[in-house]
Amino acid sequence: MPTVHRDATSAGHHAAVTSILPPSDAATTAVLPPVRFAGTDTAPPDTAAPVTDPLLDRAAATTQSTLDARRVSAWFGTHKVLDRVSLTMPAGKVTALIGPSGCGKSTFLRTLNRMHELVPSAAFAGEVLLDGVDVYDASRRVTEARRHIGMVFQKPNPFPAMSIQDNVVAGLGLTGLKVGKDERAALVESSLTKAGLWKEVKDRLRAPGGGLSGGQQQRLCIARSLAVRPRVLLMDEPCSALDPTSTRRIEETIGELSAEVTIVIVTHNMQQAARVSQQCAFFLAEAGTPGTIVEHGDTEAMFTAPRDPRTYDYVNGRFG
Ligand SMILES: Nc1ncnc2c1ncn2[C@@H]1O[C@H](COP(=O)(O)OP(=O)(O)OP(=O)(O)O)[C@@H](O)[C@H]1O
Repeated sequence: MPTVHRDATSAGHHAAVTSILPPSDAATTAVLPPVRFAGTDTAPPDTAAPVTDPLLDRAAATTQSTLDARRVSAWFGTHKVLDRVSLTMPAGKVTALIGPSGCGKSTFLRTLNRMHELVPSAAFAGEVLLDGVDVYDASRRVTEARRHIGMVFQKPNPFPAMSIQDNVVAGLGLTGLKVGKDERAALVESSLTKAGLWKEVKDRLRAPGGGLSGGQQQRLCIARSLAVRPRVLLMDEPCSALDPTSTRRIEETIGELSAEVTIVIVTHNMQQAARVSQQCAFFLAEAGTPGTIVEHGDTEAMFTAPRDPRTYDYVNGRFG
């Protein structure tokens, strides 16, 4: 059963104390006994009647959101892979997460919208604030987090037999959003336009999504994420399975989207990080220790004048 661990400052939000602390935790962080992931037992079931969602109110009032990770630790079983990582991902900016393989970038990304807890052995400690609201708060539903904080994966994953237009709106049902027929057509068009795919597919919206090229499929997945109107878009190496032309197209799309959606992208490609991001965070897990952020800040400064010699070595391709 996945567990959430809380430090003393945040434990007050949570109720049930149920399971066992990973052994490594006691030595490395000051924590209270753990509670389960809020979505599994203390939050209202996702099928229940709608509850007030403060994030929705904020969504109406603003077009940009700030995501604030505070002292995030993560485990798989007893293996601690992140240790008290804090990072503010500001509204309207693209934040790139860089670092060698295995340092915890993807895990960190997946803690931000509670995807981490899908792994049965996973555990978590810390807070993730979306415009000041903790997505792990016991009163919040897990689907809220995933609706407001969308995700695009390494490998494009459209439903191959489903039409392009149905792929775009496939997330609506899962998040409980309902739209009428006219609104649905407008949403398909606007989402595909934002994802930079509309012109290429507008005459074949009923064709299967699986018939598109890899790069088009990835933009279809971006359109699917955008259709639920997320505040933040997480992208886990979204171009690693794509050719250079498709990669450039996705990078252009990221640039266009960043005006309205806060973007966090994991990338191994330093040129890509330099091209698409305004802020960068360098993760490292040295000698079997859990991943931490060595340095973060303005992307240009990180690449031209890093403060830490390890950052210098990494961005200059000397390791990783
Ligand atoms: N589902 C899982 N079960 C157990 N351990 C996992 C799981 N996913 C990741 N890990 C471990 O967590 C650590 C961090 O992995 P993670 O994928 O977050 O790193 P990363 O920096 O994103 O790596 P990469 O750049 O290679 O994708 C690694 O030691 C990895 O083996």
